[in-house]
Amino acid sequence: MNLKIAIQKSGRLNEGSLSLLKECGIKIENGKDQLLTSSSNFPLDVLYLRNGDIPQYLKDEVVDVAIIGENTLIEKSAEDLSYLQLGFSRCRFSIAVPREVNFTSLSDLEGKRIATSYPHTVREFLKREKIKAKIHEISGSVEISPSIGLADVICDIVSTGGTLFKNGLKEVYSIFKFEAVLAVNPSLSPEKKAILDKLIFRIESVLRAKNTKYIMLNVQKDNLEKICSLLPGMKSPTLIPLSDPNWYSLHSVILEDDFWNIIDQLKQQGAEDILILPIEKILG
Ligand SMILES: Nc1ncnc2c1ncn2[C@@H]1O[C@H](COP(=O)(O)OP(=O)(O)OP(=O)(O)O)[C@@H](O)[C@H]1O
Ligand SMILES: O=P(O)(O)OC[C@H]1O[C@H](OP(=O)(O)OP(=O)(O)O)[C@H](O)[C@@H]1O
Ligand SMILES: [Mg+2]
Repeated sequence: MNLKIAIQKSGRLNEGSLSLLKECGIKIENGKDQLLTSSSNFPLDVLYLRNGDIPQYLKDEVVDVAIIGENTLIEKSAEDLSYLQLGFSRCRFSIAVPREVNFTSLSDLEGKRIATSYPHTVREFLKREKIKAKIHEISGSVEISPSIGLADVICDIVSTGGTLFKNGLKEVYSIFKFEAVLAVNPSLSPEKKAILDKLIFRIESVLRAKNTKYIMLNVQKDNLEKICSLLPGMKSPTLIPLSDPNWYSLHSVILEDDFWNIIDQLKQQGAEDILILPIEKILG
């Protein structure tokens, strides 16, 4: 028996989804126009679908898991499904107005026409904020709607802000932050649950490694203690004596963000020849 995973057929999530599965060591033939394939080395069937259809397939148990944007789950009222954040396709769901418009607070939305591809999400937001506005649903190119007189305001996905800028708009309020997630159908058989656990173990190993670096540096005996306290590692740092009895090579792992915070302290405390290397997987 295979676990059925839905991924986007084409579009912004397709590449990230396929490369995550590849990094998990799962081989998939991605024949063009072949909408259902099986992995040759993992019990997984891959269904290539349109994003908007995936939440319903999850609810109907046609697929067991899916790689999808949180925004689509919320829009299709499927946010109750449990999910694991995957760390790619990060974006905001934001309100934007023409650059020359003075927008000071959410109450400025009162009575306005809002263009969006996410009408349910916007409606829920307006309800929560007790704002009355008219929602105009369009399926794409939302940023064009103010300039053609279709709407006063838009509500859409923003990442770099480039599309807003090119269309004379400015982001004035961010409602949500979203990213790609692995959404899971809650009623899996024990056999499928066992496959899912293996898949999640692999995904978590890949994600943990992405944010973590392997650090190697040389340090003199007298400075060892201070350097070790800066680099506690997974258990404790590895120490390898160099042929010069006064020197050691210290190896450890470190979160990339932490590294940039402590680099100056490492140098001050006498760390030399610092090497930072990528880690492919961290098996928990
Ligand atoms: N500019 C962006 N930056 C980062 N992530 C984005 C961006 N735009 C969209 N996304 C994320 O990628 C997902 C897929 O977007 P895409 O535009 O490829 O497909 P779609 O139009 O939502 O769906 P369909 O598969 O039905 O065509 C979105 O649901 C969102 O989670
Ligand atoms: O802030 P940016 O980096 O410019 O990205 C934002 C744009 O990306 C998405 O559209 P997409 O390109 O996916 O087009 P679509 O409307 O055809 O889905 C989104 O709907 C915005 O238009
Ligand atoms: Mg899009």
